[in-house]
Amino acid sequence: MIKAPNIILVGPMGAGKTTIGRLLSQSLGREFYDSDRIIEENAGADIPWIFEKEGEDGFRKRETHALECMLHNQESVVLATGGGIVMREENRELLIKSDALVVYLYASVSQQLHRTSKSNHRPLLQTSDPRATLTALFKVRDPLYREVATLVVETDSRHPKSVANKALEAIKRHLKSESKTQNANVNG
Ligand SMILES: Nc1ncnc2c1ncn2[C@@H]1O[C@H](COP(=O)(O)OP(=O)(O)OP(=O)(O)O)[C@@H](O)[C@H]1O
Ligand SMILES: O=C(O)C1=C[C@@H](O)[C@@H](O)[C@H](O)C1
Ligand SMILES: [Mg+2]
Repeated sequence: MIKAPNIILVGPMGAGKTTIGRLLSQSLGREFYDSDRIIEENAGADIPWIFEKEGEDGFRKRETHALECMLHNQESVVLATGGGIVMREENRELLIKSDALVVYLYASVSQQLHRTSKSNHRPLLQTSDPRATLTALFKVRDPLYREVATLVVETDSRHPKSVANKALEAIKRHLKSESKTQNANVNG
């Protein structure tokens, strides 16, 4: 039997990857994973601790390992990634070469700022000017999210449930059009 593709969510901090990923997994009846949680479980420590002791580079190595493990998983899952997963070329290649359906959850910098302001668990945002940090990260990362994405879903001014429904519709449409193309190829 052909395995349904993994669904992998990418996008900036505060785009809602964890929130929307969980909702999508419930709708699809699939297991939900979050690379940030996998990294924390494997390390037995939280992300701020990993950044402090191993630096961002140490964290990124752990992130690549978590992504590789998830892509080798036998079951079809929904995976929320960390906002910086696209920073390593190795990760981008893994995402592009996999048969996963990669969804870029787009959020404006203002929304990212608003949604991340209640938590101090993101080491990269512990700066004097988080808006400037998010703006600089977005400039570098937005083209990289687009490079790996199969679909882009806008999340501004939308309730999480509405974003999840919109993503689900886009995923179903994409899978339907892909299966039509495959049938056309098989039938000549
Ligand atoms: N569409 C939305 N509308 C309003 N609030 C949202 C929406 N999506 C997520 N949120 C809220 O924004 C916050 C951040 O969301 P979440 O943790 O899912 O982001 P993330 O993309 O996983 O970030 P990170 O890259 O840091 O893991 C949460 O408090 C969540 O409830
Ligand atoms: O955008 C980023 O680089 C990060 C996002 C979070 O999900 C975590 O992966 C970590 O805080 C780094
Ligand atoms: Mg998250």
